[in-house]
Parts: sequence; structure tokens; C-alpha cells
Amino acid sequence: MRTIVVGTRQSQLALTQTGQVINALKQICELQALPFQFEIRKILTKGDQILDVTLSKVGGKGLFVKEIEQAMMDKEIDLAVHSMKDMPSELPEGLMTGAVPRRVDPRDALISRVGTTLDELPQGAKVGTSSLRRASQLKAYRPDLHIESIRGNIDSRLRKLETEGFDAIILAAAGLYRMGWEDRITSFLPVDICLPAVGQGALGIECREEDEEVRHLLSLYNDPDTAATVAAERSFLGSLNGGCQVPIGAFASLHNKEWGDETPEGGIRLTGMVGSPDGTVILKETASGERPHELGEQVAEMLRSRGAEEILSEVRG
Ligand SMILES: NCc1[nH]cc(CCC(=O)O)c1CC(=O)O
Repeated sequence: MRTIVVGTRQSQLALTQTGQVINALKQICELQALPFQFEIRKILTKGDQILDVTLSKVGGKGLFVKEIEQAMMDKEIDLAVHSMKDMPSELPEGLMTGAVPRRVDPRDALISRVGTTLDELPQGAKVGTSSLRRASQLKAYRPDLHIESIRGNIDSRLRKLETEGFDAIILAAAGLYRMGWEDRITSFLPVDICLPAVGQGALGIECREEDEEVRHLLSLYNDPDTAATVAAERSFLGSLNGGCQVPIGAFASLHNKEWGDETPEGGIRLTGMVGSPDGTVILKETASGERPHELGEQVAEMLRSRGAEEILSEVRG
């Protein structure tokens, strides 16, 4: 019996979602009579050591995955579970995404002490988020709000909501669901007001390209619909040279049969946005197509032709 070693960050969210993935993989092993057992190996990443520094100031790209990928290339671990939105768009040589499991709720959530929804927040309310993407879209919708930086893991942000005088904070619904803390959500931000981060709500499971056994196991856990929609979003981000610390949002969905859905059968519909951090400019475009990679590039090009590069280069300084 082979022991598959699973590497993970040490945050509560990382440990929880790694445990959930291992449980799902164990179930698959049982059903398919595959001879694998699992072991968890905790890894301290740079991103976790400097959680109190604004990540955009220290070059956020890949800060949470680098050490884990090194351990995988050194064969200290065989598999790693990442939040898709923390994964850099390019994987190192020899590593691959073996599975993208079914996505959970991609929306951002409002956790508020002074009114249930965004519309109900009082004039000038103090809202905590360190995401330029969230700040940009919130300011565009409610210019009166005071957006202030808040950092740390999900649990420490929930604590800071009380201790640091925020009226509300914004967090990804997905992380709260995975932790079982969804009762803290007072409302959801609709995607037409606040486009989520690329890949938000999805996980990516990374493995070595040459590891056929793990690849086979992961292929049984992959959700092709999620993989295709997230691939379109990531192509869009990569095409704009994105990373996670830029005011870029995107959301892709598959054709569904509801009335008014203009997406062609079997197609993907992708909306992408680039905004100025103060919310005075929001560029947003939507297109549909069947090939995720081309679709991502197409929406990026539509935004570039409207001046997206200028906004982004200003942000990057
Ligand atoms: N930015 C950190 C981060 N990375 C992944 C999640 C959880 C949501 C997800 O898996 O998409 C979060 C927390 C948040 O943004 O509120």
C-alpha cells in the first residue's frame, strides 16, 4: 500500500480544506479499490510568516505556494491542495494541476454588524478589506464607504471586525463555508456588483507530472465543468499579467438552459473586469466561446482596448 504524502500550509483554512480533500480521495479509493493511504505534512510558507504586511507591498505572487512546490519537486510530498485563487498562473516545470474539484460558492460575502446588506450600511461605514479588487468595486457602488485595510487569516479578520471598529468586512463565502462559519455571513455580494477573484471558490490539486498513480487518482476527482470555467478565468488573468494583488475580477459559467442565457450550448460565458483602486473607473466586458484559453485572451483584449493596461500599470507603480 502506497502512502501519499499531502503537503499543506498551516493556516486553519488550509488544514481544513486539505482534510476535506483527503476524505474525498479516501472515498474514491474505497469505491475503486485503490491501494492508497494518506499522510499530512505541514509546511511553513513565506506568505504565512509575513501575514501582517500588505501582500501587494512584498510581491504577493506565489507567496503561499513556492515552498510547497519545492517540497513536491524534492519528492518530500506527493500532492498539495491550494485555493485556486492563490495559485500562480504558471506552474514550475514538472508539476501539474491534477484535479480541479467542483467549485463551491464563488461570491464575496458581507459580514456586518450594522445592517444586513451592502445597501443597508450607513453612510460612511467603515468596511475592512485589503483586496484592491473588492475595494474598487465597493467604492464604485457605494462611494461614501470608507475602505480600510484588514489582514490576517479568516479567523483573525472575523475577530478584528469586533476589536478594530469595522462596521463590516468582506470575505470569500467559500472559505467561510469550508470552515463551517457561514452563519457569520449577513449577505452575499452579487457578481454583477462585485466580480469575484479569478478561481475564487475553487481548489487546485497539484502533483508531479511523472506520478501516474496520483494522476490517475486525481483524474477521478476532477470536475471538468469547474476546470473549464476556471481555466477561462485564469487565461484572462494571465493575459493581463495578473497575479492576485491587482484590481482584477472575473467569473465564468457554463451555458445553462435558463431563459435569456445567451451562451451557446456547451459554451462558456466569461465576464472580466479591471478597476481603479478608488472605484472611479470600472472596465467590464463579457464574451462567450467554447475554448477556455482563447476566451480568456479575448476578454483581456477587449479590456486592453479600453485602457486596462494603463490602469494596471498605475497600480503596479
Ligand atoms: N485571499 C486569501 C484566501 N484564499 C482563499 C480564500 C478562501 C476562498 C477561496 O477558496 O476562494 C481566501 C480568503 C478570502 O479571500 O476571504
